[in-house]
Amino acid sequence: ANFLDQSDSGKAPHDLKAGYQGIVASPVEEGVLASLRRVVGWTSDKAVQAPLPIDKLSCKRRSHELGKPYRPVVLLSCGSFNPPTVAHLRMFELAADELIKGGYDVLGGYMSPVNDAYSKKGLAPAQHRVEMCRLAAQTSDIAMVDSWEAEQPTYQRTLMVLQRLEQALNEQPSGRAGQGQADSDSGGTEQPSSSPRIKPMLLCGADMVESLAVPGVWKPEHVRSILEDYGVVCISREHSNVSQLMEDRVSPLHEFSNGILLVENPIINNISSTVLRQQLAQGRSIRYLVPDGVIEYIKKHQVYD
Ligand SMILES: Nc1ncnc2c1ncn2[C@@H]1O[C@H](COP(=O)(O)OP(=O)(O)OP(=O)(O)O)[C@@H](O)[C@H]1O
Ligand SMILES: NC(=O)c1ccc[n+]([C@@H]2O[C@H](COP(=O)(O)O)[C@@H](O)[C@H]2O)c1
Repeated sequence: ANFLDQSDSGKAPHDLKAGYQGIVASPVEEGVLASLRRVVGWTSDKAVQAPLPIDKLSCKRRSHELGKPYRPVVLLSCGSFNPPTVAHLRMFELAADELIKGGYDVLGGYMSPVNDAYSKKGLAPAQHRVEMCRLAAQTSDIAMVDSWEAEQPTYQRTLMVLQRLEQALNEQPSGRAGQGQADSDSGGTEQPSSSPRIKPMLLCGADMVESLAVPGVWKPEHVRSILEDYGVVCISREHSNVSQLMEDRVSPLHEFSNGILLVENPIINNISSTVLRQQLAQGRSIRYLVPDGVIEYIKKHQVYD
């Protein structure tokens, strides 16, 4: 079965925001509400704590859908965001539409700018990229910024970022990522004291999904965990063909293809941060390709001068 078919347990909160306003919630609803009220970082000796913004997290499920399995997800987009573009923001819209169609409730999403230690050529300092993402996210109803990855003293692999987010949203990671049980394990039996796990899913462009199959770029056990324990929402991109890789029996994406949700972007675009930086270097306009607030920030702080 495709991961869209997996049935999670639990009943839906009517509206998490309503919950905050004091409407009486069932024990299951209370569990989700309690998870979201906690703004926590991952407690580890080495980790720098970074509060997780939760202001946009909300349950959009309507009362007529109650009774169906409740599958709350949060999207995580990892990348350079150098600078963030409207294409990055569109990914959240496209993914949310597709997941909602598949019966998921998309509570919200996060952009996680990569740590400076990633040392990609031309990478602006994380402090600027985090700030630019915050300005870009102001234009989104879904996206927020998780600065945990950027604030760590060392580079963090994407699986760690997913695990940390899961930890911050729930009590402990599920599946092979932690000691808890996978969210599909309770077979639909309602357990009054437990709440549905909020599942982070990795939101990527097709080029990033293709890189999962490139030997040496990702640890094989990380690819497995990302696809099996979390799942990837893949937005189509020019020059990428993920479905071909999923069909190719020798590709690692074949074995775990159930963990990939392909989303066709009907308005395909070739916006990339690299091309926008090139435009800036030539003194050209990037207006309408990047939110205005980000353009002002770039000018004010001479980020790419
Ligand atoms: N136009 C686009 N269509 C689909 N996915 C995109 C698009 N632009 C970026 N992405 C995706 O957004 C995520 C973060 O992108 P990131 O900032 O690292 O890359 P990028 O825009 O390709 O930047 P760069 O050009 O600097 O490599 C990645 O998963 C990438 O595939
Ligand atoms: N092994 C890994 O976890 C791994 C490998 C390659 C890229 N990534 C992530 O992919 C994102 C995009 O990277 P690129 O900009 O290099 O395509 C970054 O957030 C980076 O951390 C992770």
